[in-house]
Amino acid sequence: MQIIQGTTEFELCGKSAVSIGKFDGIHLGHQKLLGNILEQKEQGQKAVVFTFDPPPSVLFGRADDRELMTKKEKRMAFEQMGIDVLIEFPLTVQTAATLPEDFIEDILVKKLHAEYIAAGPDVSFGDKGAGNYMLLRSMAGRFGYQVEIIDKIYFNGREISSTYVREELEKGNMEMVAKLLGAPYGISETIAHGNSYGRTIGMPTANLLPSAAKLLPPRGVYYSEVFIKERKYAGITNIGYKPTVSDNGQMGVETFIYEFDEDIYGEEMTIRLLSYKRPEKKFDGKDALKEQMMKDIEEGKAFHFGS
Ligand SMILES: Cc1cc2nc3c(=O)[nH]c(=O)nc-3n(C[C@H](O)[C@H](O)[C@H](O)COP(=O)(O)O)c2cc1C
Ligand SMILES: Nc1ncnc2c1ncn2[C@@H]1O[C@H](COP(=O)(O)OP(=O)(O)O)[C@@H](O)[C@H]1O
Repeated sequence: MQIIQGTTEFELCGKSAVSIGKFDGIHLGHQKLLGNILEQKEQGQKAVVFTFDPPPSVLFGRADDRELMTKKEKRMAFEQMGIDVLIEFPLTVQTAATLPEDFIEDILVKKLHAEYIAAGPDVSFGDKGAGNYMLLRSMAGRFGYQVEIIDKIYFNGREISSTYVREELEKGNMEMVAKLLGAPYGISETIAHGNSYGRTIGMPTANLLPSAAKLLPPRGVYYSEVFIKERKYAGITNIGYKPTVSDNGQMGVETFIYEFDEDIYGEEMTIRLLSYKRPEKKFDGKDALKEQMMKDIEEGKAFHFGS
């Protein structure tokens, strides 16, 4: 996958099928949109995802800048789906002020050679976000591209959106999050060193230190699945500050991996959170913590492998 970032000066070779959006979480609605542009590859078009970096809501301070997926996680997901080109278009006060008509002509037509554009009914681009699907349609004849406006998908009577996913994530409802995303909530990072206490009690935990931009569910223990070097394992994960043993307040994600015994410091790891078990607690000393962790790990065994 080609990634175009940090520049507004680019031009693709060949024709493209483009989808514009923020794609936070890449939920089922996003996947439907992306499926449409991926289908166009059979017609010889490149599948192109156009995103703004940072998103307009962040540039204009209307939203917090934490996201369901980090930039790195989105790149990995687009690559896996078969997207050919990802554009992380630098959004500044200047580029955001591009007239919507100029955005279509200069970017979609001249730089991307768009022949097909798929968007949701709420697509928005150009100065004050005034560019919408009607404008895309009205200029289609003149520039010879086709526009497809993709209907929203509903779950339990509510439109699937990043906001819906965030709300369920904040409740720790990982089963629901997985339904909206089409897969469990993932966290991908490099494995870091911790205090090396875990292994002394027979429960080593691989530590991830997610960026402050990554949205996390409530502090607590979760049953999880783990991906390291293309292999999948069962795991149990604690998300939080480890208040029993640490007072630095640093948010961490640490996972005991079942039936595993390797040194994996520095490796890339993805964990997916399947189900919330209990809140993180400050125990009265390490013995009480150890006892609870052993119980958690036993119960996790039953969750993953049956009892
Ligand atoms: C299943 C599980 C549950 C945990 N629950 C808690 C908890 O409730 N409170 C807490 O302070 N730490 C909790 N931890 C984190 C432990 O404190 C941590 O794994 C241990 O101190 C080892 O840390 P290290 O990787 O830095 O050596 C939990 C860890 C695991 C794997
Ligand atoms: N079953 C396992 N689950 C998690 N990590 C394991 C496991 N077996 C070996 N390891 C290794 O042990 C490390 C964690 O040990 P731990 O004592 O908790 O140290 P640290 O505090 O540095 O994370 C992991 O990063 C990994 O390299």
